[in-house]
Amino acid sequence: MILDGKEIALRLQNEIKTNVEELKKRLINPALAVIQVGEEKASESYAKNIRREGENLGIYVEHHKLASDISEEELLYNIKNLNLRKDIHGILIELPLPQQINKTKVIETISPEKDVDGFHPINFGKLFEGTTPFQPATAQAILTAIKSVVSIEGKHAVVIGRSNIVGKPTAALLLQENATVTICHSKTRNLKDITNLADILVVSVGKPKLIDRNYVKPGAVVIDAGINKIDGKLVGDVDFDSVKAIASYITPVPGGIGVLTTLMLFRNTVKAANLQSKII
Ligand SMILES: Nc1nc(=O)c2c([nH]1)NC[C@@H]1CN(c3ccc(C(=O)N[C@@H](CCC(=O)O)C(=O)O)cc3)C=[N+]21
Repeated sequence: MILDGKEIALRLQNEIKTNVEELKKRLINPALAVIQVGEEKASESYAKNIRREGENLGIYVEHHKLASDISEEELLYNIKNLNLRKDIHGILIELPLPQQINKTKVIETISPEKDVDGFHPINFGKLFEGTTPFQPATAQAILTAIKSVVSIEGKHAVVIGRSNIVGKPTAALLLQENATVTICHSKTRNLKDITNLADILVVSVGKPKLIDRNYVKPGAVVIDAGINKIDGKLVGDVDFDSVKAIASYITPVPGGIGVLTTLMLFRNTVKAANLQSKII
């Protein structure tokens, strides 16, 4: 069966809209700044969806689109400026960043209170501790999609991809939900043997059609978190038609994890606005 992100999205949109109304009654306008450097495809897609969804939810989105040859110094200056602004509650820096920029330094410059991606080392550490206020959006989206169809406790979850954006945080959340977690990556041997043990298979590597039915145990839940563009069309990492026949559930691209990711980002933004407006 197809695990439709748009259905879960409706519930989340209502929940967020209620929280936004409550904030606005207290004269707080929740606001997110998105910094995009260059025009990488997946980042472009995310920025587009963030702007559209921000309008729908009544959350202010300030899109800073910067040239790919920007200096590190200038980028850091922009971030520090956003850190100081009381009217901005969340800051998202689209990754990847160009060569000349030190990604670690950039992420460490974001104020942890505004780090709605949850990538600052303080929040990333707390993620593994189970205490972060900002769980990374894609990982939250993946967990929510899985929980909408199966229970996680005791299941074998295999995550393909070990990025800081998706693979690692997703593995952390699955572990927290008492799954047995295996993380696979480009150096993994006998990938197929491992993925065939998975009750839950999460794929996030950026390779179209990497996973076909030969990698999937019959009845498994397959989550495709890949965002690739082929001939101007958005596709995931899973060969959808091949896997659909054997999986119990599979998320489509587009219309799956991406849709939910954007909403989780706004949920974190609302949370940031609430935390920043607390007086005691
Ligand atoms: N700091 C950072 N955090 C991220 O989470 C992050 C990032 N950088 N860089 C780029 C990737 C990519 N990503 C997407 C999320 C949602 C959609 C999305 O909403 N996609 C829609 C379709 C949009 C369309 O049609 O263009 C869908 O899948 O249905 C796309 C891409 C988050 N990323």
